[in-house]
Amino acid sequence: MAALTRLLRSAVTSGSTARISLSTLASEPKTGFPAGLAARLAPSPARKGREDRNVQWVFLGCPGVGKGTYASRLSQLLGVPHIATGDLVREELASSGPLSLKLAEIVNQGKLVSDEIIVELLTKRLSKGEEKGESGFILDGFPRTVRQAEIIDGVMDIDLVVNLKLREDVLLEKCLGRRICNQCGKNFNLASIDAKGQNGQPDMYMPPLLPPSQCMPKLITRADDTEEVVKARFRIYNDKSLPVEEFYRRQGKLLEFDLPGGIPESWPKLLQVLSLDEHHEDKQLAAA
Ligand SMILES: Nc1ncnc2c1ncn2[C@@H]1O[C@H](COP(=O)(O)OP(=O)(O)O)[C@@H](O)[C@H]1O
Repeated sequence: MAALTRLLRSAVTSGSTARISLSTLASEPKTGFPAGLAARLAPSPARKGREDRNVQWVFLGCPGVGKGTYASRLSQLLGVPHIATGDLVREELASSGPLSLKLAEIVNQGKLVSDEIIVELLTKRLSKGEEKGESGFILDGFPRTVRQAEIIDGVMDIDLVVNLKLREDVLLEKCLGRRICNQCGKNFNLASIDAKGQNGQPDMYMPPLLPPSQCMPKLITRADDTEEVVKARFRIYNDKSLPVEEFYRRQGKLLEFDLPGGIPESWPKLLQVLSLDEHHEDKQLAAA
């Protein structure tokens, strides 16, 4: 992974057009790569054969679909890091300084952070992992633009892209029900979803994911989980991130997964479509 992080870093830092400045914080429509990004993207020596490394997967899906939940469960099962670019952005936000203030403005309006900033944050995270001997990853919330997909396509092999899908009315309820414990940092969901089936689809029931009693008084809501901002994020997803689905569909890497309900129903089905159900049973037996 060393060569990979070097290449990603050179992709974002070379050339004045790609250098990070406050003016490049927000994502702007771009045509093609800036010269600094494109020029360095030669095939990477980090493209190890699939058998020499752990899985390199991507999770796509609208805000609130559960990318974090399922990516994190799979990362534990497969022994690979779960890297969520939203978490990396929030860590940066929690630090003080002009960058964090500007980032807060972008994130709180539901807009995307610029590709340069996101690739830089991801590169830093991959370098840290590399120092600790990490191999493989499950990326959550990246890539979110075709340009981001093209950047990683130039330097690393993505084996599989899991596209999680849910009805938009359910997604909205889930986003509005999200809570984080400001002490332990875990995510919960207070929404109790009982949605009538549409277009021949069955009814959908999702129980809330309630916190333990000690977390209850410490729950906070993300500033970007208000109805207005969530709807803006859905529009941005449809505009910027749906084309990413198409990018991977054309490469034959996209696995579409319609969530049938809450975690108890969806998790075993997801393991089944990923052919991981036996792996899961083996781990449970080993743990018994
Ligand atoms: N790959 C990315 N590209 C641009 N901005 C990103 C990316 N990942 C995260 N962000 C920023 O962080 C915010 C939170 O991301 P995330 O936690 O993944 O939220 P969501 O619940 O919308 O999937 C996004 O709205 C966006 O501002």
